[in-house]
Amino acid sequence: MRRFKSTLVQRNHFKHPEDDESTTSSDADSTDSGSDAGTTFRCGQDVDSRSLFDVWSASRPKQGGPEQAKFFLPPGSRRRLTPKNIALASRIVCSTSYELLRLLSGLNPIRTAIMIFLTIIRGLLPAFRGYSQALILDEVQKLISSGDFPSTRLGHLLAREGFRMFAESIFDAFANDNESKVHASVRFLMEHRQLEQRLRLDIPTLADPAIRDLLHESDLFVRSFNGLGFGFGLFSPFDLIRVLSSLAEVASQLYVLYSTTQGSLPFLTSSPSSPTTKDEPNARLQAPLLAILILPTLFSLIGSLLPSFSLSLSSPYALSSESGYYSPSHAHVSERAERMRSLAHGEPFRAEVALFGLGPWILDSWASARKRILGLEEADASPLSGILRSETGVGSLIMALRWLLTQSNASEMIVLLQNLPFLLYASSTSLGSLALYRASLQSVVFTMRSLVASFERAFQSVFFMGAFFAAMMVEPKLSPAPEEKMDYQSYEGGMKIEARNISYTYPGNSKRTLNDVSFVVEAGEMLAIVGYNGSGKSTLANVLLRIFDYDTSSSPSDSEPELLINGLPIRQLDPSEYHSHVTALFQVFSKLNATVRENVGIGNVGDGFSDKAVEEAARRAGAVKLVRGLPRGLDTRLECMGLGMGMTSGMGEPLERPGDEGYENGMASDVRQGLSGGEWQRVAISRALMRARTADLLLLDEPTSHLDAHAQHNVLKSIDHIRRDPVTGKRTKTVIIITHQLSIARKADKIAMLENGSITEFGTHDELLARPNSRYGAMYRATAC
Ligand SMILES: Nc1ncnc2c1ncn2[C@@H]1O[C@H](COP(=O)(O)OP(=O)(O)OP(=O)(O)O)[C@@H](O)[C@H]1O
Repeated sequence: MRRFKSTLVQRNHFKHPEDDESTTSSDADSTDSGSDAGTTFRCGQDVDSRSLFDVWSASRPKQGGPEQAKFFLPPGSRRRLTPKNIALASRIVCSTSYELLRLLSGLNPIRTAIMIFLTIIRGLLPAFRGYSQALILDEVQKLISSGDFPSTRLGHLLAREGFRMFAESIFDAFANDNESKVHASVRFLMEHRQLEQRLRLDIPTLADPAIRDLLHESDLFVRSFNGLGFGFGLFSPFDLIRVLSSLAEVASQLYVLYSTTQGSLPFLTSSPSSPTTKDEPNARLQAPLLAILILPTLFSLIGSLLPSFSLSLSSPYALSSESGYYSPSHAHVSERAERMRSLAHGEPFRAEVALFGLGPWILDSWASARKRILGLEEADASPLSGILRSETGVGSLIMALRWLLTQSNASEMIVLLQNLPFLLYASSTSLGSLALYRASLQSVVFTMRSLVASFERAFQSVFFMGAFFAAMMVEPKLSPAPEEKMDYQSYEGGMKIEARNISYTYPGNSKRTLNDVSFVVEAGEMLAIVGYNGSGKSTLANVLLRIFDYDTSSSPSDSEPELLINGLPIRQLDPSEYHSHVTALFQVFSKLNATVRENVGIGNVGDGFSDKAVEEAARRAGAVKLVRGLPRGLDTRLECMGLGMGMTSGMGEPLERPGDEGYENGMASDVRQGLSGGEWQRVAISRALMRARTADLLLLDEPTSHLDAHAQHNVLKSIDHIRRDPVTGKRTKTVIIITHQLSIARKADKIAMLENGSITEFGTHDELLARPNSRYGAMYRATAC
């Protein structure tokens, strides 16, 4: 499989085929006949993520409401069993099955092969079990009628049955152990792949709604491997292997059924007491009688197909009654329930939940969404009301029909009919034959019904599998194509930044947040970016840090936008290489519910969280006294909310570090400490300064907003110290500082005044003050008063 070329990704965001105006409904329909929206591929051919993505997208066309209110089938939605979707599913299977096999067998091919073999054997065992028990029953029947006790043959049969049970339990133990090992390793591999890809993808890629939906369905595929998948309606390729066992079971039981009626099974062919000689039954009866065997399965197959029709006949907003898969509105409602749940659980929201009295609102919103999902919303209404309502009447009737069909197997008449082949054809009426016949019959019926259900689940999961493989091939939008990539070039004295006509529009917004921004910062200079709230300062910082990509489309000035770092276009630099030469403090920084060492050390994990590196960073940020005052120094666990749990970063377990003193006997220490806003800011500055030695650019967004005057002075002194060579005193780093404190800005070499996303004034403090009607001057005088 080929990965999506990043050039393509940069210029063409992932688009749903229907987003493209050139894609008409007939294009979408053409997927039925083999040519996919935009791309064609054949089974077994090397496939790229674009075509796989297009096939996956085509399975979730827009629907619901009038044209403008239409929405894409939400992620996790149930795909209808239509000819178009069947064609799409078969394409996904064709293009991904080889990769899937490689993935599943990759970790331990021998164990996987053994697992497949044992699964098939497992399907054959019930037939042997039934046969062995039937022999015992026959022998008992013979003994009762003859009174010929004791029987050595019965002793042999019982001993054989005991041995069979023993062997089967050993077989089961071995097969289960092997299977759980294969499961665990594949689960690990899938989760690892998923996590690896998540971490590779950058913010612009993750902000793409199509990619978000793709990752959501990919996540469902990965979750199907967790062993609980089946219960949630998810079907993993492992469940598909179990289908092999079911097929083997059906085949072996059908053979037993046939042999029982033909009397061809050894030792069961004749009844010892009263063998009955049957006339040769009418040959024309054979076919209909055998059809009776599969009648319930046919009914159940038809029944299981009905909900998809009922959904299309009733309201498009109706929730699916099927477990696990969402109808379109189901997914929306489920998202609302999930949002309310995280509001209730999330510690960061706790203060506002309490202050604004949000408890009842959260609970009511969650309850109404959850009731819809669970189908409890009309619990108070009469059971007939749904059927009588005109818009859902047809759907309800079809649901009733479905129930009748799927329950047909329990019908006594069908059970009686199923006995006819035995009564008409069997050459023996022995108890063992009858018991074997009944057991095999039931096994065939139930296994075939479960195969039908498996087919439906497998059909849905094929789309999740397509999403997984398409998601694994998505390239981060910010990564340059290999042929365009350039190596970062160091400049003496820091980093030179040249921005020409840079604009930025947030995804989904029509208005630009940055407009035609142009400026130059020479290596070693300090630039202060100032401006009113919402003027775009933090957005500009994210563009300069290559967290966001500037707009490619022509800027308002119609000049080609360009952002050069040390003379090289930023788009041609590998983001991770570029990031290794910069360090930053974000305006909203992460507060980890972890030790001080971890909170600071993540600024440069390469330093291994060592005392020396962390203490040095804390010293530069003026946080040494703070750390020394904590109960366990660097190993004090910090508390974000003062509630003893939760963390604002969304990170789970604390970082592990061998010999971490914050842990006792593998358990997190109970000594926890809350910090004030200013103290947290010093921790965050320490984190940013962990990389200060190697970085060419220091970008600090509001670094002193929470600091007292003394701390502000120290931090600024420290920054000035860091940016100079300790021996020569020459500048070695460029500094960009975003601040509302103009007393700080005036110390910078250059000041950029940002208003409504545009730089309106640029120069030194004195130059700007000297300008007539200077906006910066007005702001400075206002704050100085
Ligand atoms: N995630 C986002 N999605 C869409 N629009 C956004 C997003 N973040 C910011 N904006 C828009 O960009 C504008 C500029 O935001 P930005 O954070 O860059 O301002 P700022 O100058 O740093 O403000 P402040 O001084 O308050 O920190 C905002 O007014 C908002 O309209």
